[in-house]
Amino acid sequence: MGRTLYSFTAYARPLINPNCRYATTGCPFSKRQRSQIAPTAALNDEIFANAKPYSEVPGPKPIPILGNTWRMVPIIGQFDISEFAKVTKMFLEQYGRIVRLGGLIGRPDLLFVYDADEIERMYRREGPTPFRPAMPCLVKYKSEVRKDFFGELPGVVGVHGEQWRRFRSKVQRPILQPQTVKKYVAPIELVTEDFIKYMEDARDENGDLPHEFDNDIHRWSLECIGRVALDVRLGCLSSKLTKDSEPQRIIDAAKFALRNVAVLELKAPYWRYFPTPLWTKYVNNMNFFIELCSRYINEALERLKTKKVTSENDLSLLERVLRSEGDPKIATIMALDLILVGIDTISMAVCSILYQVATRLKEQEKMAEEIRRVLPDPNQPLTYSDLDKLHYTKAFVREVFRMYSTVIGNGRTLQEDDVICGYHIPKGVQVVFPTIVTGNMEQFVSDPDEFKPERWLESEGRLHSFASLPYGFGARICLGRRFADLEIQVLLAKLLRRYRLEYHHEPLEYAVTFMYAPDGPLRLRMLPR
Ligand code: HEM
Repeated sequence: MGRTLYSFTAYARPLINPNCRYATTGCPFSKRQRSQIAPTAALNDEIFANAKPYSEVPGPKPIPILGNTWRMVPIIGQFDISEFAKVTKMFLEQYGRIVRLGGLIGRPDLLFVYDADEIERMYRREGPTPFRPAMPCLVKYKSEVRKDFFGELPGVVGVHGEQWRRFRSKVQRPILQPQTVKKYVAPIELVTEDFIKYMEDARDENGDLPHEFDNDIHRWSLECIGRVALDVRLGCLSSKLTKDSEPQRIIDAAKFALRNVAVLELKAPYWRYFPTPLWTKYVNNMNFFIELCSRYINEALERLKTKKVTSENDLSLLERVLRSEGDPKIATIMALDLILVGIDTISMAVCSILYQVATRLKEQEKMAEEIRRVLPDPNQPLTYSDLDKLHYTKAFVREVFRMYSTVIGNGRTLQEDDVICGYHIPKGVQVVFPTIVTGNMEQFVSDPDEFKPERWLESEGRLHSFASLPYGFGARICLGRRFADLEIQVLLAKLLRRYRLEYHHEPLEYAVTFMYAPDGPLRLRMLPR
């Protein structure tokens, strides 16, 4: 559902920085972030005075009247959105490490930056309220259509400035604290066991999973997010759902958002001017999610009134927010935001990871061996410390994110003038950090075409920390990243402990449907070990 969260989402000088390796030995998810503390370069008048003008930034030239927008229009345009990964790479090859896509009707210029040092500098210099351009549909829904509900604290997704900062500061601590996440190992394990049971039952006699298995991954992620954000089991993994049952309606609503948000935002943006039928359906769909979250949060509030609490440790994430804020609206909007971006991202990431697992058998065996070592008894319940020991498995995931960045890029709207790659860039420009390209550039990563999980565990070779940042960076970094890591690790640990995954069909191409993932049926074979 969060597919548009990230908006859109060559070289004159050598970019290899011998000191730009921040990689870790051990968990590539946690330690690497910790090492990222460095002084920021201040921009002074001299730097501005010596900068080249914005008009000289290379890039595709807009045609009079049509601007550059036509290039993005499906069919007549030169750039197909599903080919976005190739287009961003082509920009780099054709124009160099900074590329301006200007003349886009009705929206600010996009500036693609393919220089990890510059990306690092920009992230580190961003102020207390970074602006990530995103989700125009959601912005309109929150700030106009349902302003009555969202009011002055509309959440974090599609919200900026002081409103964003105030809301984020209310929920950030409980969501990102490792001690909160630890409490969800057992609940996510239960959900995942049900999912694996569901997969076992869905296999045919050869062990092949159904063609639409990627839809089933969405059901699992819905079930996970329901457990985290709403304190309930939604029931989405049941195999006998009737058309009108609530879990089926939730699945349908998630699917609707998944398929139509991209259409609304890219192919049919007329809703900006009048309410089209698709827009009306989008609004009703969003209303359904608000109603769902409000109902479960009220139930949680009722339960909390009679719950015996001796320490904060007895409380779930939702209960902590309910207790500390005393306003169920905050908890409802938090849940809504987590649901809005916590289904699509993780589902597409898992599709990509499982496809790589099934097609890289050597690495799969290494993971299976590691998991067997940490979990000698397959029935033994998982602990946080077990997961912490799965170094190679985590490095595998990290390498999938580097090579096939699920979120194609991140971005920031400049809130003040800046000098980037030697050009004076005016405030208001939308800077795009195309992770999908920078994570695969020789300048920043040694042997980038080699799939090598070990690179995250060793200290040799180049690996620039800002070339591949799957969860973004800084004050606006992904709020659900610890849960995303947990869900992925639990799924791999449970699945590979007992099963071997294979893939026996034509290789799948990766394509961008906002997220970057294998395009086509994920026909995996699941065989007992
Ligand atoms: C593998 C899966 C995921 C990936 C790759 C991912 C990636 C990202 C990225 C790149 C951002 C932008 C960060 C920035 O601007 O610096 C983001 C933001 C966000 N993510 Fe995730 N994410 C994932 C899963 C999740 C999940 C499971 C949840 C919810 C439980 C979630 C909740 C959020 C929220 C609420 C934001 C907005 C934060 C803000 O603007 O303050 N994400 N994510």
